[in-house]
Amino acid sequence: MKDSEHKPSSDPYSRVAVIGAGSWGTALATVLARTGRDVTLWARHPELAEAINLRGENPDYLPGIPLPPGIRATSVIGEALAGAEAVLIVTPSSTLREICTAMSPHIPAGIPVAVACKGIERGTGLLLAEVVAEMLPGHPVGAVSGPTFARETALDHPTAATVAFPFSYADRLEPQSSPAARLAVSMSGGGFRPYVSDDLVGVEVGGAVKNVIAIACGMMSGAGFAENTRAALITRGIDEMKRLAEALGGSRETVTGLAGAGDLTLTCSSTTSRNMSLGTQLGQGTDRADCFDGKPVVVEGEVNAVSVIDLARRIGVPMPICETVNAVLHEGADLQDSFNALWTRPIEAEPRALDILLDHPAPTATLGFGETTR
Ligand SMILES: NC(=O)C1=CN([C@@H]2O[C@H](COP(=O)(O)OP(=O)(O)OC[C@H]3O[C@@H](n4cnc5c(N)ncnc54)[C@H](OP(=O)(O)O)[C@@H]3O)[C@@H](O)[C@H]2O)C=CC1
Ligand SMILES: O=C(CO)COP(=O)(O)O
Repeated sequence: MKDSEHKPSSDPYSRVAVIGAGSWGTALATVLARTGRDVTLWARHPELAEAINLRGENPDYLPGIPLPPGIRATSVIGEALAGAEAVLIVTPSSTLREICTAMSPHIPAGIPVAVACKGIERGTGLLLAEVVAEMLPGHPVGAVSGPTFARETALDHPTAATVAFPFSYADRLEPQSSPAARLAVSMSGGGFRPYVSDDLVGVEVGGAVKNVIAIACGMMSGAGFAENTRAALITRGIDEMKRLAEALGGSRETVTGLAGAGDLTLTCSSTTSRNMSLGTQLGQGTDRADCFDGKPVVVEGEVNAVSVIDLARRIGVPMPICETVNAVLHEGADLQDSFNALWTRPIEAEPRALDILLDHPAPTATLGFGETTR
């Protein structure tokens, strides 16, 4: 046999299953199909799968955006996974275990699985890829994450994201054949530009924490504050991400990349973000039940404020902005009192790594909530 016959493949995956036909699952299916992949898209309800196949668009989640040929929707998970060479899971983070259980009897052995949802599992404190690795042993597990609003991605606006898998010894010898590189190549085309990373922890921490910080930005914006406040929250939010990533074995550099600072900037800058938007409505004084006109909307930062804070407390990582958001959302704390307390903490050094706490009485200023600040 010739040497070349032993070489692991570096070809793009020809057939990919996307599990979850919400806006982001549909957008990712669009990216993959546009670049020539055969895509099966799993929708929970048969009516939606039928509508997608019949109309060539997802009328519930991305109405008005024609889907490229090459996408076939199904509500039968075994059908979606049959023959798949790679799988993307794109359901809300809270449903991940349940989805893995449903996938387990049907997923071909050794097939790489990437999570494209963002969060940390409540209760266990596991990163989502760790949940998948536990539920689907024997599969390479990674993540796709970055600053990627679904609608813009589906419309092929220039968009960049990170594809992260831990690199095995074999992957280091043949990086082109690693699951990260093959999936990146499989998604690359049109306006979609993937980058490859082996720091899965850094990538996942960025995606989980940025949603919580975006709620903080929204709260302050809704309460009448403007650009200075947002820039401060984004910057200090990056610091919180760095500390958590590093404590979990990830790299601080990853946090300054697309899946950290990039996604945080996007999410904190636009009311297209559901997280920012929830914060804004709460900052304006809307009751939680009346936000989004009372409609159920996936707001990962709301669910994940609890899991981020549980994990951070357990491993001793200070995350004061996330603590504030969690206190307001889940512990009945008053929004204005909580942000006053956040802003008047004792003065610290920047960067926090210096661990200097000035021996100076905490400032006593009261933030001007309700005043016209724009
Ligand atoms: N939208 C975006 O721009 C981006 C989203 N993400 C992430 O993608 C993930 C999915 O979000 P997104 O697509 O936006 O959500 P959407 O609100 O667009 O859609 C929600 C999806 O979740 C499904 N769903 C709800 N409950 C369950 C359940 N119990 N079991 C299985 N499926 C369920 C819905 O199915 P059904 O229709 O049957 O209710 C639907 O497919 C989130 O983690 C989000 O943070 C990441 C990057 C960008
Ligand atoms: O993750 C996202 C963009 O990268 C989507 O953000 P929202 O869930 O806040 O809408």
